[in-house]
Amino acid sequence: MEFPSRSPSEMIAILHAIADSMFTLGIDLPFTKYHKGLKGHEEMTAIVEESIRVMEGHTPKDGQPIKALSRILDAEDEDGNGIDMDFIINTVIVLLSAGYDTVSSTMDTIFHGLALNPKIWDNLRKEQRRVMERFGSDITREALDAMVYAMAVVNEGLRAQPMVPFVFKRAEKSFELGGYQIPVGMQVISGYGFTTRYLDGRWSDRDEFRPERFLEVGADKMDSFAPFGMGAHLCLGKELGLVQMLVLLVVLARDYEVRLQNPNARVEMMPFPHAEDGCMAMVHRLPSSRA
Ligand code: HEM
Repeated sequence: MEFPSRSPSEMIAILHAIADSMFTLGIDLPFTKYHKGLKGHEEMTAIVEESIRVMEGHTPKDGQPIKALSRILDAEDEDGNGIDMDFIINTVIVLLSAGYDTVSSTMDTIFHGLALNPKIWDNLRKEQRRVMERFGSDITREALDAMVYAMAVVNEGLRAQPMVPFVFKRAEKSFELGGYQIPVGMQVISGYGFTTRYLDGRWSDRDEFRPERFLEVGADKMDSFAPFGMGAHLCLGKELGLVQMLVLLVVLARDYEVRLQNPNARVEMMPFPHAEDGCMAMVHRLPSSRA
């Protein structure tokens, strides 16, 4: 199968243009982020459309894994109607956008926190040695479940800089909340990011990157910790995102160390974590792990 050829950096540039346009005023002029976001969306639509055409002409051989996209293309309701092509294209773009910047920016927060706190990296490496002694070097489900400290590091990254500060909803029925009447149809903002980062008094050291807080009783079970939202629209990619972050973190922890490239570079965390010199942290392969 020949998919449209775009390098990873070209794809990332398009996804960034789309993400950067999300919190803008919607003014469509050639120099605005909004305009660049629209162009990015057009370009992504063309790439996805072309990929779908390639997949439609492809008959999977016996035993080949069925791709998620083929399933969507073949899906029919009880009357034999397929899914509208515009809907499929937009769904693919939403999944790419929702899944890319959230995960990569949370990893930026994590690596920056680790570069500032070498002790945490040491603890991660020690845990990996214990896990490998028990399960070998393959990253299986059982091995992942045993990586309690690494999971606490991922949770701390999600807490320290929540990637989705808030989402807009509309009340489907009237209700009362904390003494306020919310009428049907009113726009409601769910501030998951704020509750995750700020709202719990037990997290008084909230500006510190301290994974240990998640090893203390039930910290990740608190309602205020909701980096993936909650309820009917809980993040669809929650499990995928968690596994991606955990696997990347522990693979690097086994053979690499993490350092700040320029300890004096200013780091801004809003709207996405970014360093003045463009580098949140550097990972270096440890001499002992080189073949
Ligand atoms: C660090 C990683 C991620 C974070 C922090 C995150 C966070 C969120 C949040 C807060 C919401 C809104 C939930 C709500 O409206 O109540 C959401 C929705 C969503 N996310 Fe994620 N997400 C992440 C990764 C992903 C990935 C990897 C994918 C897919 C590949 C994904 C796909 C979606 C989709 C499709 C929705 C809309 C769900 C719906 O409206 O029913 N997300 N995410």
